[in-house]
Amino acid sequence: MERINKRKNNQIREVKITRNYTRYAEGSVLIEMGETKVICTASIEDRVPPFLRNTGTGWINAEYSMLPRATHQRKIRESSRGKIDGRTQEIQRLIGRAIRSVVDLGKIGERTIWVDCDVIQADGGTRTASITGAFVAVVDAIYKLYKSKVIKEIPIRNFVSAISVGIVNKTHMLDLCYEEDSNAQVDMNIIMTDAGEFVEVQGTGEERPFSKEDLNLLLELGEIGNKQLIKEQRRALGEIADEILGMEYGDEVVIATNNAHKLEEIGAILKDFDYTIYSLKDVDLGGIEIVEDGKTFEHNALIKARTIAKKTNLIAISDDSGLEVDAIGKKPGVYSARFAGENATDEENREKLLKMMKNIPMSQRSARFVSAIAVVFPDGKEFVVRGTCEGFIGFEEKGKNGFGYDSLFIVNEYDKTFGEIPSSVKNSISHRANSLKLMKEEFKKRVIR
Ligand SMILES: O=c1nc[nH]c2c1ncn2[C@H]1C[C@H](O)[C@@H](COP(=O)(O)OP(=O)(O)OP(=O)(O)O)O1
Ligand SMILES: [Mg+2]
Repeated sequence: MERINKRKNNQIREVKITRNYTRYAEGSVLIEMGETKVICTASIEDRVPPFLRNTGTGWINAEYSMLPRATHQRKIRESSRGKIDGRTQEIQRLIGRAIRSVVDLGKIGERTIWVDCDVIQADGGTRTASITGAFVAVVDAIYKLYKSKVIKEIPIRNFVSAISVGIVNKTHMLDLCYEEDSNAQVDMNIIMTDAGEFVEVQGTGEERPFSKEDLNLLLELGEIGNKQLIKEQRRALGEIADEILGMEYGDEVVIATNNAHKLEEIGAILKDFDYTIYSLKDVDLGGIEIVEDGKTFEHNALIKARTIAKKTNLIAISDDSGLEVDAIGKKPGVYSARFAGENATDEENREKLLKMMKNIPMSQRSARFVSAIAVVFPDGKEFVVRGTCEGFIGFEEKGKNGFGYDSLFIVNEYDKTFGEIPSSVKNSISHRANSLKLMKEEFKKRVIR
């Protein structure tokens, strides 16, 4: 059976989050989920309930209410009736718990944040919309405290949002509108964080019991919905969201090297890396020159990646590498590319090295390749790792594979030069293979996806 407005079963309604909707509250948000519209405000009060006095800890309290004509038929105001009903009571406690679950109350001082959720139009999912909107209002209110230096850090651990799911006519569906909700056999509200964890699940088999399979399907729908809602919250909060959760970096990286051989090797080694990889040819650099004047491989790698990240606004990955030959004081080291002079060719560099090593016996020809890989993110965060590969310098060039000093470098494991072994083997044992492996491990820890 078709859903109202031809919505897919795993599709949420159009979401609109408008910040600064009213003027006086520290946080004020209008959230629209389809035809459901809720105004959520967050107000800061400089005192706490008695049970928290002199503890240094703050509190968050929520109230929820519906305007008389938010519904099809006019509903009498609770204030006119003189008391709030059980449903309202339950909903405002739910909202309070949800918001408190992601805020470090110990870090807001002895303050109460009053969350007010007022439904101006109800078409199902008003409590979940209230939570999603209230969170954004609370972020705004807390951020104001932070910006005015009243608190030292932003005490928000995670984002939180909520969505309804249910079974209607035997169909599992996401984000029920009023009509669907009133025909639902099973009805559930799912509150989750940006980390994909659950804060609360309220599920009721109103017309029939439900199975574990049903539950799993509904949880999956809830996850889909909440992921999207948190995206919308992020979008609404812009840079404030980045400051709280860290920046989202997208799925594109640029390899910051002018060396086609390196690019090829890096591409091959990173073929299991789950990002779109660009080279410097794919991005517009407008003729910049990078001066590699660092004293270490790490420093030079950072210089290259920083420049390219800044220029492209993409994640930049660079390699600075070279050869350390023990008999000549770890030369050429960071000067490997310009060993025989500023614009030296690979051939000239090899020639110079062979000459210098002419009278050095086999036992003293140990050497290693070093590769430092730097990763710089568009927001300036960065890290650098190092990989090495041990071997020794031959008395003559051997093999045509590879580039640079490959035909002179006899790798211990194979007793052959990198010029003699296939690139697939080099790419599994080389300094670059080792550094990029470390890079991938470190990279995973840094990005939110
Ligand atoms: O696997 C390798 N096999 C042979 N030689 C190698 C290797 N890895 C680095 N090398 C040599 C080539 C160059 O003489 C120097 C790198 O200098 P380095 O500045 O990092 O690279 P580069 O100027 O060629 O390109 P870019 O700076 O744009 O990445 O070490
Ligand atoms: Mg270079």
